Amino acid sequence: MEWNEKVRKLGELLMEVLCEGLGVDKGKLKELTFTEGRTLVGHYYLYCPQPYLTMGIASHTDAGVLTILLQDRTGGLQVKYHDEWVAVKPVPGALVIIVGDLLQIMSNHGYKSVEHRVSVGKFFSEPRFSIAVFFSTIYGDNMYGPFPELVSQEKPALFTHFKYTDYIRRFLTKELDGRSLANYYRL
Ligand SMILES: O=C(O)CCC(=O)C(=O)O
Ligand SMILES: [Fe+2]
Repeated sequence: MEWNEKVRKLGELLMEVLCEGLGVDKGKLKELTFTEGRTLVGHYYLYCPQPYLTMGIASHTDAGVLTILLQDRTGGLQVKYHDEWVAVKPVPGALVIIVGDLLQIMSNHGYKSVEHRVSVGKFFSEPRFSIAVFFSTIYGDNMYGPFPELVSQEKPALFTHFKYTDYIRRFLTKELDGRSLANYYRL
């Protein structure tokens, strides 16, 4: 419960900063309920005695606005940067913040979701544990798309609007193929 409240507060602060970075009202993401639509997922990656046969989590981008991730000291999380996989080394007491596809879309590509994966097998001889909190909306029937403030003649909308439930259904039924969900909604 305490973790839930602390993560909510951190999520709210991050959203304010991200809104300021975009030049939109700092309460905008909160107003759209993105601090309330939280899902907590615990991952437990078993140690595999044949490491070359295991992965962890295949390459993907997260669908929501952002993800706050706590990883243990095992490591294995990697992000794609300029077509190369870069290790996100565990730092004691640090959290990993991941920008999701929905933020990429609403920011009209102001922020870009990050491709990431977990590669445990090759490196480690013990299980790995992580806790992710995904931030998304609680209003599935609402329409989402680029913020109108970020669309102009000079910077046209790069994505269409869509109903959130359709969007998330697409995410849950597609393979983890590394492709951002934002690609489906490009104009
Ligand atoms: O276990 C991790 O470090 C990452 C998990 C993840 O990427 C996810 O749940 O979307
Ligand atoms: Fe993820």
